Amino acid sequence: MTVERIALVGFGAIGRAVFDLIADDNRLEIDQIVVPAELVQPIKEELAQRPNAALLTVSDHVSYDDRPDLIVECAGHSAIETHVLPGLKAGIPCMVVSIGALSEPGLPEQLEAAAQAGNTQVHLLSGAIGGIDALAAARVAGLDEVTYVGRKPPLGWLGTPAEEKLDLHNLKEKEIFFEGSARDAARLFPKNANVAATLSLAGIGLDKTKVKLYADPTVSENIHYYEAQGAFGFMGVTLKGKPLASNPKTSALTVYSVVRALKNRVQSVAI
Ligand SMILES: NC(=O)C1=CN([C@@H]2O[C@H](COP(=O)(O)OP(=O)(O)OC[C@H]3O[C@@H](n4cnc5c(N)ncnc54)[C@H](O)[C@@H]3O)[C@@H](O)[C@H]2O)C=CC1
Ligand SMILES: O=C([O-])CC(=O)C(=O)O
Repeated sequence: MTVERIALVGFGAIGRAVFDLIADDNRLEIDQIVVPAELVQPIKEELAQRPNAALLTVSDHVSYDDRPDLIVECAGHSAIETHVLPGLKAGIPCMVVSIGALSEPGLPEQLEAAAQAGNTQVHLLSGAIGGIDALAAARVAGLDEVTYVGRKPPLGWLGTPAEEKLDLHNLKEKEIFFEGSARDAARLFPKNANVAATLSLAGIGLDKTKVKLYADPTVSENIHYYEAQGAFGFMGVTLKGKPLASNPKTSALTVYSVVRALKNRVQSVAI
């Protein structure tokens, strides 16, 4: 049996849900949880209550003495620089969920260079969106156009510049607050830029991917729609993702995409 020893970076909405969902799979062993220094003690205390967490280390850095087989990032931009780049250079494969961070100029190239230096691979997870396999395959033959429309309940946009354009607490109908390139969407809405950045990386890049963002009081899901056209034909994908109760900005599918990727590393059949 293949056992993967995992360092999980980030223990927020996604990290906790992944931890719980793989707890009973003895092929997937989370040995290390990496969190910001100020959270080390509270998370140690929280985990001390759990029966399956006795051998786990909680720290603000990945331990290479107790070398993991895999680093899984579900934390944010800073974690890519602090934990993923060094992990890759040390030859440890990494999975990344904070794809929006890759809209920072130079970061995708740094990840590629670090993976090359360590002779390993960084796996950018599909997260809240689907059809990335088809989009990336379609790119092989050439894509002419990719357009993404993101629609969330108004409160899913709290804490973003949408607040300056719309009265999010009293919205009566669907309102658009952004139209532009995926690059500008990622700059203005960094915490909601994961889907736009994923589509751009799989498709025709941040500058050519067109984005529209809406707040919609009539919906309860995070609704992602995109269409792509090219030599392969046409595709249109709608994904209505239920948000996580612990973070309404995050669709639950993101958690399942991490679990799927982890299980694919240890199952005899990967799908
Ligand atoms: N690819 C996709 O489709 C999606 C990606 N995401 C991204 O996934 C990431 C996690 O999302 P959530 O769990 O919902 O957020 P969250 O805010 O609930 O949890 C993030 C956790 O990471 C921790 N953290 C931050 N910086 C860290 C560092 N340098 N080292 C270790 N831990 C650190 C924070 O303390 C926090 O507990 C975010 O970057 C988010 O933008 C979220 C939704 C969809
Ligand atoms: O639906 C989600 O989980 C996240 C999202 O919109 C994004 O970051 O693009």
